[in-house]
Parts: sequence; structure tokens; C-alpha cells
Amino acid sequence: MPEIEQFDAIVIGSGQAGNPLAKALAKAGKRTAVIESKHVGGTCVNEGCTPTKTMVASGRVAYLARRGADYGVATGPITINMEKIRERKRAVVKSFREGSERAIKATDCDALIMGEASFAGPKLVRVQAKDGAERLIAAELIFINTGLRSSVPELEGIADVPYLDNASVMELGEVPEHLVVLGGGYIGLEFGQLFRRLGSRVTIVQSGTKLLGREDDDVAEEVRKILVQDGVGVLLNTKAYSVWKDDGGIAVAVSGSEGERTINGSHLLLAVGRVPNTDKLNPAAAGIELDERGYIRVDEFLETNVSGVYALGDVKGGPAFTHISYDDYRVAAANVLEGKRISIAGRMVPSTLFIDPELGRIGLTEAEARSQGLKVRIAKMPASSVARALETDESRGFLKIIVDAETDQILGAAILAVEGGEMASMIQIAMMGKLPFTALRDGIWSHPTWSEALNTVFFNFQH
Ligand SMILES: Cc1cc2nc3c(=O)[nH]c(=O)nc-3n(C[C@H](O)[C@H](O)[C@H](O)COP(=O)(O)OP(=O)(O)OC[C@H]3O[C@@H](n4cnc5c(N)ncnc54)[C@H](O)[C@@H]3O)c2cc1C
Ligand SMILES: NC(=O)c1ccc[n+]([C@@H]2O[C@H](COP(=O)([O-])OP(=O)(O)OC[C@H]3O[C@@H](n4cnc5c(N)ncnc54)[C@H](O)[C@@H]3O)[C@@H](O)[C@H]2O)c1
Repeated sequence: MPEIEQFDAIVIGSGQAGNPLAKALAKAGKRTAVIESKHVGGTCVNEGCTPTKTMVASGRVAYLARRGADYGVATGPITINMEKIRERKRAVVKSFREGSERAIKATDCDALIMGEASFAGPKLVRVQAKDGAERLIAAELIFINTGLRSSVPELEGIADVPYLDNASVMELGEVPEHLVVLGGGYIGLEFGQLFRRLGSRVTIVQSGTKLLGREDDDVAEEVRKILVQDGVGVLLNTKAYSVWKDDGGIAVAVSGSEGERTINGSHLLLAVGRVPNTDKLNPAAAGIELDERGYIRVDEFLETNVSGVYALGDVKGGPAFTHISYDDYRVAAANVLEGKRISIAGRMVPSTLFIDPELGRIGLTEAEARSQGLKVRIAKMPASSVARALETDESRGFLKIIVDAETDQILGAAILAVEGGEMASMIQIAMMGKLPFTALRDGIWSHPTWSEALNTVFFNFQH
């Protein structure tokens, strides 16, 4: 048995909360160990936001290049160099990851240990280090930030076929001829449109009755129309039940509203959701409770049922976004280091789906607002009513804003537009400042920007 090394704090997982938290702990004079099994920076930097958005940028350039003639700009034949796209992606990821590594090492953080952590007892963590050594480390404060990984659906034959996940699909050196995507959520849609733009045939198989299950029906339907317009095949209400190797590619048997059929593709991407990295963590050894799906249970202050042990980011369940994980760091640091009692209950959860046009979201959907019994008014306007959209010939999508009919407060928004993420952020600021919708309607916005739509969208209350 290795000797127990005593620290003040242990951070398990160097994700979007773990990294800044480790720095804050070290700065506060706590001897801190950060344990990371794969790569510093976690999912977002290495296999999530950073590489996807870098590649989505290539897809958009290809899209605009193909549309050159619409703008009176002649272009030659468009060719895609997948190796170059991958190289660009790798370079951006490398620079972000190395930046994170440097930042951790520059602190007084005593130890960055590359290895897999699991609980060996209360406040005691075993690390299987990458160099083969085993270490036992103990601390009174432990922060779990181990994130999620791609889930593999229980499909007949899945163990015998090569399949891609969010990480391996970005390591391809050539454009797939026909990418079959299982799942019509964030990951399925971003990759689906990207690879279509890079030249693949793409079929998205979605088990739900609409894409993006949590969104309002009209929003999900408009997203579907846009993808179909781009040439992406979308099968709704359709479930894959069997897969096998076929003719150098893969065959996927599906059943759904259009009956049973086999889809033959060159590549299969799994995008059916993600599962928490708690299975190898052995939280039971420390008495830490999980929920029925394996997420770590926390209270509104991010503390688990074991005093002094916290969980941050995706692994605690709830909205799985980088900015939420980063906010968890802010909350945990304030509570643990500054003696505050900041709660995560009721905090704002913005998100942006990076298809083109983007879907920027903040606050309640119409369906959520109605199910809460609120009296709502819905302001909705097509993007084609915005001067900027017509001038730039990017007029797909719409703006939808949900307003409380009794207080005039903005309850939520779905902005499906090329700058949808930025516009939703503007609306979020108005919500943070509790501005009534009239303040936006009567505001002066420079012309011709997307922001100007805030003048006119509120002349379009539907009910
Ligand atoms: C393809 C894709 C695209 C995405 N795009 C966006 C986006 O555009 N915007 C957005 O906001 N969010 C996006 N997300 C979600 C975002 O990446 C996550 O919400 C975010 O990374 C959550 O971070 P985290 O702090 O929970 O942990 P993570 O970043 O997941 O980090 C967890 C770390 O813990 C390590 N670890 C796990 N188990 C152990 C163990 N036992 N011992 C030691 N280390 C361990 C892992 O190796 C990993 O490095 C995307 C996700 C994916 C998959
Ligand atoms: N831009 C962003 O912020 C961004 C981008 C990518 C991922 N993410 C985060 O990562 C999370 C995970 O993304 P995801 O797309 O894997 O999950 P998701 O939960 O968003 O979507 C999974 C989809 O797969 C469908 N599905 C489930 N089982 C299926 C099956 N057997 N066959 C066909 N369809 C099936 C579900 O109906 C659902 O629509 C997101 O919820 C989001 O929090 C964020």
C-alpha cells in the first residue's frame, strides 16, 4: 500500500470548473492536487466546444463559398481538404489545452497528477497514475468534476461495428461518403450540418417526434426545415434497432413512422446523449450518493451528501454546458473560500446551438411558460423581416420572444438567426436587469444591425 499523501484539496477532473477552481484554491493557499485521466481542459477544450466550433467555421466557409454566385462573386470548384481542416482543429485545441496546462502549472497548485482517480474511502482518493504508479491522496475538501462521455445505445450488433463518437468523428482524415447520425440533439445537429457542408450525404435518425426535444414545436420544426433545405436527411420518430457491417460500410435497420427500412452508410455517428463518468469513480467507498442515472446528487450549494465533498459541471446532472460548469466554479469558490452561501437554484441557463443559422436560447420556452400557468404573449417575426438579414442574404429563421402578459417582463427567447447566440445574450441582459419588453421595443439600435429587430419584433405579438 502506498503511503497516504495529505493535501488540503483535491480536484478530480480538469474540466471547465476544475481548472479555475484549482487555481483559486491554490491562490488561497490550499495545497491542491488536480487529477486528470485524459487531457487537461476536459471535454470542452479537447473534444467538445473548441474543436466543433473550429470545424463548424470550416463548414460555414464552404457554404458561403458555394453561395458566392448569390453575391455576384465567382468562385471556382469547391474542394474540401479534410486533413487541413483536422490540422486546423488540432492546432486550436492544442493551443487552448497548453494554455490551460500552463495556467495550472503557473499557480502554486502542488500537483497535477495525470491518472485515473477513484475513491478508496471517505476523503481518500486512489490514483492510478499514467506511469503505472499508484498513489493514495487524502484531503478534507474534494471537488468532483469528471464530466460525461458519449453513451452507446443498446442496439443489436453495435459491439461488432465501427462507430464514431463526438471525439473520433473529428479525427477523420477524409469526408465520409454517407454519415448516418443516431440522435437529433445538439451533437447530432451540429455534426450533421457540418458534414453535409463538407460534402457528405447525411441522414439523422431521431427517436423523438421532433428534433431538439426540449424546444417548442415551432422552433424544432423550423430547425428541421433548415437542415432539410441544406440537404440533410431527417427521420423523426424513428429508432435504430440493429446494425451490421455491409459492403465496406455499415447498415442500420430502423423502424418508425415510415415503417421499417435499412439505411446503408459509410460511417455511423452516435449522438444519443451522454452518461456521467462515475462508474469508475467508486463514490460508494466515500458514501457519496448518486441518482438513479449515475449523476452525483448535490444540494443547491453544489455539496454532496458528504460534507466537504462537492460536484461541479456536467457530472452533477442538469444543463450540460461549459458556461454552467464555469458558473459552478464561481459558486463553489465563493462558498468554500469566501464563506458565502450562493445557490445555483433558479440561475439563468443560456445556450446556443451552433448550426447555421444559430439557435440562441434563454429562459423559458413557450410550452414551459404555459405549463407554469403563466399568461403569455408571444412576439414572433421571421428573420426575413430584418434589413440586415436581407442585405447579407442570410434570412433563414425567426425570432420568438415570450413575454409575461401581466408584468411585461421577458420570460424567454428563441432566436434562430445567424447571430442568434449574440442576440439571445442581449435579451438575457434585459432579463437580468428586469427590463420590460417595452424598453427594448422603444430602444434606439444602430442601423442596420440584427439588434434593430428588437424594435419590430414586439409589433408582432401573435396572441
Ligand atoms: C461535441 C460537443 C460539443 C459541445 N459544444 C458545446 C458548446 O458549444 N458550448 C457549450 O457550452 N457546451 C458544449 N458542450 C458541452 C461542454 O463540453 C460540457 O458541458 C463541458 O465540457 C462540461 O465540463 P465539465 O466541467 O463538467 O467537465 P469536462 O470538461 O467533461 O471534464 C471532465 C474531465 O474529467 C476527467 N475525468 C473523468 N473521470 C476521471 C477520473 N476518474 N479521474 C480523473 N479524471 C477524470 C475527464 O478526462 C475530463 O477531462 C459540448 C459537448 C460536446 C461533447
Ligand atoms: N452548442 C452546445 O452548447 C452543445 C453542443 C453539443 C453538445 N452539447 C451538450 O452535450 C449534451 C449531449 O448532446 P447529445 O446531442 O448527445 O444529447 P441530447 O440529449 O441533446 O440529444 C440526444 C438525442 O438523441 C435522441 N435519441 C436517444 N436515443 C436514441 C436512439 N436510440 N436512436 C435515435 N435517437 C435517439 C434523443 O431523442 C435526443 O434528441 C447536450 O445536451 C448539450 O448539453 C452542447
